[in-house]
Amino acid sequence: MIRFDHVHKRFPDGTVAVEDFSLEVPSHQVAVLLGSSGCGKTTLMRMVNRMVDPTSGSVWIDDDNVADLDPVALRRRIGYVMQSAGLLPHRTVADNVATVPVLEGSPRRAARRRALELLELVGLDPGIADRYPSQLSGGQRQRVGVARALAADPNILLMDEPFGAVDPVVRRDLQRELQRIQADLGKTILFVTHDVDEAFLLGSNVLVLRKGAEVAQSGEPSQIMAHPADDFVAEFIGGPRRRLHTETRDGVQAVIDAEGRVTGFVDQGAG
Ligand SMILES: Nc1ncnc2c1ncn2[C@@H]1O[C@H](COP(=O)(O)OP(=O)(O)OP(=O)(O)O)[C@@H](O)[C@H]1O
Repeated sequence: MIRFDHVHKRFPDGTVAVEDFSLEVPSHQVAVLLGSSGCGKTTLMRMVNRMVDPTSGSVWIDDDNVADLDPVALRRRIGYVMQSAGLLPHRTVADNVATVPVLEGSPRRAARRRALELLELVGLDPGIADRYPSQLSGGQRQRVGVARALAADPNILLMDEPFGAVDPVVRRDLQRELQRIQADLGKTILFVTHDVDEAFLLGSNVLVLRKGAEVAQSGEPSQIMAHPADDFVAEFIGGPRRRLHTETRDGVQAVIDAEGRVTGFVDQGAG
């Protein structure tokens, strides 16, 4: 469980990135922070692993206030996937994936074996293990980024626009892969995106944010689509333009666009 309790963040230059934000992400669920650039999504996410400390308020992981935890140890137990994948360029794929387990004292041979398993889990051919990041496609790099985030078997995954830099087709593949992995592993995931379809596809709980991380609306995707709280939300999710709605198809709730195409499925929650 991740809990934000009335967090506020003012940076030293006076910028207030987060006014007053509270949220509980239950274990094994995916919460998505959805909002346009600069609304404070990344700042919120970084409070969880103490890359940013709130000016006031607190962030909790289960019964621990993260302010009481050592930041380095905390970061090792939380998976973090960034938009750029953030791989070390002079290390092979396998070494990138195995970084944290090796730092944690795992013998190299075991760490490599685990890295190969993780490459398979994220849909990569383990044959690329000895390549360098520059020898991969953007989509492959993002998959390696996900594998690396999973390497220490964290309960929590922070994903900051992880699929933002790849083309739409690869992005769909990566989203599906994440859904499959999540169905298997049931991590507690905080996911940041400005892509409405991605948010509705992946989130059990979606928070539409305005500037200052003010929550314009939160809830299940189907609720937000069916009943946008106000004009801001309606415009942001493009409801009127795309006329997104939900329908039950083959027993699952699907997101349908104006042309009747299925653009995604409403996550039923991993339980
Ligand atoms: N270190 C910092 N010092 C000063 N202001 C900052 C700092 N980091 C972020 N900000 C400001 O805080 C606000 C929120 O930034 P944040 O990166 O959290 O937004 P975001 O919603 O993640 O945006 P994006 O999608 O563009 O990454 C912005 O106005 C940003 O300029």
